[in-house]
Amino acid sequence: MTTPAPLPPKPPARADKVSLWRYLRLFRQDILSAQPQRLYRAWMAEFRTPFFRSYMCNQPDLVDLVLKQRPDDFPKSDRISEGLRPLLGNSVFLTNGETWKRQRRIIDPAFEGGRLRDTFPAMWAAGQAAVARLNTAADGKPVEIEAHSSHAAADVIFRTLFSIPIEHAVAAEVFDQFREHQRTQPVLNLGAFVPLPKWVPRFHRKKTRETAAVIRALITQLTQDRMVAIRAGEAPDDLATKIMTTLDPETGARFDTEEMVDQVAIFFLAGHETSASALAWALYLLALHPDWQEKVAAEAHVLASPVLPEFSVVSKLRLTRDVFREALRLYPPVPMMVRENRCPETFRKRDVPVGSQIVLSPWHLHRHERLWDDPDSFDPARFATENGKDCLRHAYMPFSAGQRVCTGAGFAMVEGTLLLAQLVRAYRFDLVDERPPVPVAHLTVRGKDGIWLRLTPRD
Ligand code: HEM
Repeated sequence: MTTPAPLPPKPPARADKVSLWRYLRLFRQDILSAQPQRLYRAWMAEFRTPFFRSYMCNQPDLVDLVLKQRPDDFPKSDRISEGLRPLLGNSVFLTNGETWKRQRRIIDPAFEGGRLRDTFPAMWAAGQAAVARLNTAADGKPVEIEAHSSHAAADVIFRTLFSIPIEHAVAAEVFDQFREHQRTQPVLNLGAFVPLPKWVPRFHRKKTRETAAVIRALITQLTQDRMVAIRAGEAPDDLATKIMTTLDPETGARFDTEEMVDQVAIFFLAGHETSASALAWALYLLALHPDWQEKVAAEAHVLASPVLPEFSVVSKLRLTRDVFREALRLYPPVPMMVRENRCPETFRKRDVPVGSQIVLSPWHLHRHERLWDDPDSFDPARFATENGKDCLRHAYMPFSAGQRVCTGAGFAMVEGTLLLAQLVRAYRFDLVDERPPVPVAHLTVRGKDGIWLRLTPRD
């Protein structure tokens, strides 16, 4: 008899009924384990408090309504900016309405399919650098892999955006300061999920504002230098140059330095934490399923050429892509998103008053027991089944959906697939049995005490 494959770790659920204060306390620790088990089966859940009402929507057509059919009626809540504004200013992640639309018109062309091909050499170089960095750690002793995936993802962002590696003095300083910033801000989106009245003390800290100022000063330096290079006709053809030279097709205006700094900050924050989390979980899942790891290693032989491969090589990494997709399903880096309704709504025969919190949860949707076959198990082959294909269309949104879909979705899929293949081609990844990861969500879904693996060279 064969033993069933182990299920990947899932956070414990809280008791069904708890007081508001207990909920807030649990929420501060981790938004995943603060939720009850029933949300994995519910189509909608209402949460009433004296201060606000929130509605988690898991029913695919409700999610569709909010994100795709009438997104302008469900803007991002201003409360999201509670903790983010000092760092992100007026970035595309926080804005709404006409400002947001103008920003997307300038940013989106830089991430279109054709441009992805241009960023490929920089991604490849970042992957090779990650393989080289891990060499000293590949001695069979436990390694905390999130720290490495974070380093690699930050390297990808700096190389593709500004054509500089993470070793560059300013890039390295931004990376360090970001880590410090996140340490001072334990629950980034608390304000967005739990809109407390004004008299409740906020969790803002002086240190958060200070690190945000340092990061913005560093990014301003990079942006100003680039502006000078663009004027001199000496700028490299990377994402920063593309974005800074794109005119809004409707107004003819460009980003000024300050608005560009806001966008660079969000590219770094949204593009590095998320990709790092997904890559670390994908490596963990492959350690848990050595059969899949061997398949990925075999597929990665297409990367064997000593010279830089063509961009088209990514399309040959289909199985690796499905592994990465499955990692994004089980551990969506952005586990929940919040919107606010502008108009009175009726959801599932219940009145939803104006200004309620509409919570969309990739975490619950991706593990929904009434939608997915065997939702908690790791099975990249599911995407070839009828259920998998159907759920990909209606119950899978690691990058959100609709007009506010992640700008970097295509970029992140290429990056994740490529780096996963490069790493697994070079090393074997094994579990550290004594240190199984416990998923928790702060800014992104991470291992509570990191994600520990043992690495050994394959050759
Ligand atoms: C695996 C990697 C990634 C995941 C899972 C991810 C996920 C998401 C999600 C769920 C959102 C929507 C958030 C919301 O509406 O509240 C988002 C927005 C965004 N992401 Fe990503 N992201 C990833 C990588 C990237 C990368 C690499 C970049 C850029 C280089 C990026 C840039 C952005 C930006 C600018 C937004 C704001 C879009 C808007 O509001 O119009 N992301 N991302």
